[in-house]
Amino acid sequence: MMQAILECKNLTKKFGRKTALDDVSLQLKSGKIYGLLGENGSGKTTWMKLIAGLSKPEKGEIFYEGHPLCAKDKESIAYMATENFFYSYMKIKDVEKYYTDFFAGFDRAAFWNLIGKTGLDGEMKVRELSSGMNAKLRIAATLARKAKLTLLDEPLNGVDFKAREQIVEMILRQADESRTIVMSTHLIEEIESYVEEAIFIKGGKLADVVNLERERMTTGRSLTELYMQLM
Ligand SMILES: Nc1ncnc2c1ncn2[C@@H]1O[C@H](COP(=O)(O)OP(=O)(O)OP(=O)(O)O)[C@@H](O)[C@H]1O
Repeated sequence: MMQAILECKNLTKKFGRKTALDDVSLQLKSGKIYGLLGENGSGKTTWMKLIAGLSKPEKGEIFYEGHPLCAKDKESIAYMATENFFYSYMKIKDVEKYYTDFFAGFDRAAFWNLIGKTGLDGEMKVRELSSGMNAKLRIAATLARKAKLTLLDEPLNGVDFKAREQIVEMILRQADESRTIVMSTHLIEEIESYVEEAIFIKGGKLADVVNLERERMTTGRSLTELYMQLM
């Protein structure tokens, strides 16, 4: 049996009277690519932020590599937020320096290699980037952390078709048996060919976790069909 890199048990997160995440329990296996799927407001970002240690649950537990999630684990868990998180006055080369200083194990060569593939260059300023260009920068910076667990919140959002292909290529090139990737997206059809497991969240509750290869072999259902049934 493959080792779980992460397990969450009965995770519940509330914002005032709103229960954003309701008793969610699941395991992530090492080396897999997961799609985190659900309608707007279903709790995907809330779940990612809990796993990244950026917010605390009202109830439940998170285990990372078998121990309760602690501050040190942030070194090997990379979270990419859906919106720009760089200072607008920074140049791309400043982003690299900031990440190098901030994250032990940040792979500068990998960063510049990824940036090179996107058509961006070190002298460009964050404020001058389009939203798609900013997405590429966020992906390059996040993937170059070489984290064991990478959480990408809507990495394909607002990005044109060719750039989405580039981003997916970057993600797949980084994926291996020692790295687990979770990405949320609404582009269900597009991720079908490379996502291995799909986590479905509906109204803050876990609806299902499905191994897509097994699903295709046993029921013949595509990811889109599954989504339509479960959501
Ligand atoms: N800081 C907050 N304060 C109050 N409510 C919040 C906050 N963050 C999220 N929520 C609520 O929690 C629920 C889950 O939100 P979340 O952002 O996790 O959804 P999501 O699945 O990521 O949505 P989307 O696909 O639109 O990005 C929503 O009802 C949202 O309104």
